[in-house]
Amino acid sequence: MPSVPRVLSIAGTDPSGGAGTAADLKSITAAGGYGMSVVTTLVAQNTHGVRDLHVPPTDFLTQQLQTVSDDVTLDAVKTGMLGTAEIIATVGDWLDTIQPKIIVVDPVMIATSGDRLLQPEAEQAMVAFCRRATVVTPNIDELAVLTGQPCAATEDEALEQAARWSAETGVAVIVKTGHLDTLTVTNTWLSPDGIRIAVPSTRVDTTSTHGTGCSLSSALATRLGRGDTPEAALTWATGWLHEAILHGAALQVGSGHGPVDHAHRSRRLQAAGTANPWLRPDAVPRALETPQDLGAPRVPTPAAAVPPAGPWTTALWEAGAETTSAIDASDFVQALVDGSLSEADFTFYLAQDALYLNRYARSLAALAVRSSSTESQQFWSQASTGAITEEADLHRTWMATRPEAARTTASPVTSAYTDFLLATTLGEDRAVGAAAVLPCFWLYAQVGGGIPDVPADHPYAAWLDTYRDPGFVTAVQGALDQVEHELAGASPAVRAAAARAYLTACRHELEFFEQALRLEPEVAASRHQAPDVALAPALSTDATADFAGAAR
Ligand SMILES: Nc1ncnc2c1ncn2[C@@H]1O[C@H](COP(=O)(O)OP(=O)(O)OP(=O)(O)O)[C@@H](O)[C@H]1O
Ligand SMILES: Cc1ncc(CO)c(N)n1
Repeated sequence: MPSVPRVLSIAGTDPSGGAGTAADLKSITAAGGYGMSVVTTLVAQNTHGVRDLHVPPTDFLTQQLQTVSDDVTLDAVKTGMLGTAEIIATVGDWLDTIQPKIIVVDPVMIATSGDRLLQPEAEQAMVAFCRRATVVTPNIDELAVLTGQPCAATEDEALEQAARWSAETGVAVIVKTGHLDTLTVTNTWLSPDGIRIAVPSTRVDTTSTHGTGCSLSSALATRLGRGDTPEAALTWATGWLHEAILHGAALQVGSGHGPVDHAHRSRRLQAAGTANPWLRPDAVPRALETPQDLGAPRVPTPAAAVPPAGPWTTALWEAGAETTSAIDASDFVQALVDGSLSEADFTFYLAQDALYLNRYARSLAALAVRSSSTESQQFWSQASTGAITEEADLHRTWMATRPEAARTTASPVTSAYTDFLLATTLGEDRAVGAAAVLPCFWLYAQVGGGIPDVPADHPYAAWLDTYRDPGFVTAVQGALDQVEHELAGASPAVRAAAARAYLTACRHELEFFEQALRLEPEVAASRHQAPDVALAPALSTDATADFAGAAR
């Protein structure tokens, strides 16, 4: 287990839980830290704005700070709303005695709602206070106050302001473009020595942005406190916050600028880590006399991009609707289809998919070996060849320029899926094997056809085009014909086993897509380090060998 950094937030409160101390504690927890909280100001606020402020005596603030630091070693301190010049001086003096390794200062001045959280006469005190920081996280307006410049209208202007201030003060700055009207929101770490680390993320069209600044700086402080590099820390914090913003509206908290869902990532990971069986005991009866025996769909059935080939494949499509819809709704798939998926996540996915294709092609070859007609043998052998030639072409092209990412081994999710396919196609009745490989055809045509037109500048156009290609659609129809035929001729018990195999494979597909979003930070962080350092001792060259083998 990684060590848990002890992180103190010094900030104002938000009783509606989206910003201030509440956001800080939730963010520190989400980022893997132990959160502590010293309150500077009590704020009567909700998602609409601030109603009133109450500033407790400064003596009591000093007592809070000293009580914590007398007892606990602090790996990082994050400051938020300080409110008055007196509070700034008090916290400043305390920091000067404690000298924590990491100090992240969010120079809170004005809330998203437009309410003032720092007395105007305290602005210069805040500017001076920032010089103590390891890194400051101003928004565009706060950056202008900090640097004494007019508010930047573009990212370049903001970067220039920050670079000059950083060089002068020796303090790193995060330039956040959340407030600018840009399609991509970029957080850039600027070091005094001129190093820039830009971490882009896609803008979410939402009003749930209350407390985003507090959350980003707290998560950043936590990751730095745990020993992450600036790049790893900012990448983690930006990606985590993006997910929190994306799912904020679903919380239905308040009717103004709602909070982000700080816990979304941990809830998703918890759900992914469950040991619950994928299929309900009653999902498939013991025997299927007719397609109707699979039962009525439990959820609305999405329209199939490639229609079923007959009553059996229709029944399978309906039975798999829950998982097919979950794939459509998956953050990974949506980002892949709309092009906003990060290159690192796509590359991880594609490297795993290359390993997958190798074993999948062997499963298709197994079906060819076991087929009972020439036509069926031809179909499965051609499909097998297609998987390691045309389909894998895409992988070879993409991975050729990313050799360090290609040097990987199969993940647990990839292994579980390919082991299942090989075991089913080699060891079960042929109809069961055919049903098991069907989702790999059918669901890919579904995702590939996810948008009506692929824009020319779509970063993953080549991927989408592979699965929208008429040649691939013909292969999907072929697989559907095979499964329809196999099921029609199978015994009721074998049909039931085939339906279970199909539904299990659908779930493997969902897991396979989503696995990139489950990467442990250590792995995610290593993608940003020099490849020979991160990859040489720990990982084998299995995939490289596969790529070479597939190219022959
Ligand atoms: N609409 C959005 N879509 C995606 N990310 C966003 C969006 N709004 C904010 N963010 C993320 O949140 C971070 C902080 O946002 P912002 O720049 O608005 O900070 P702030 O003004 O200090 O926040 P606040 O005062 O609301 O706490 C951004 O750098 C970005 O990572
Ligand atoms: C207490 C507090 N700190 C920071 C912000 C900025 O969002 C807020 N709204 N409230």
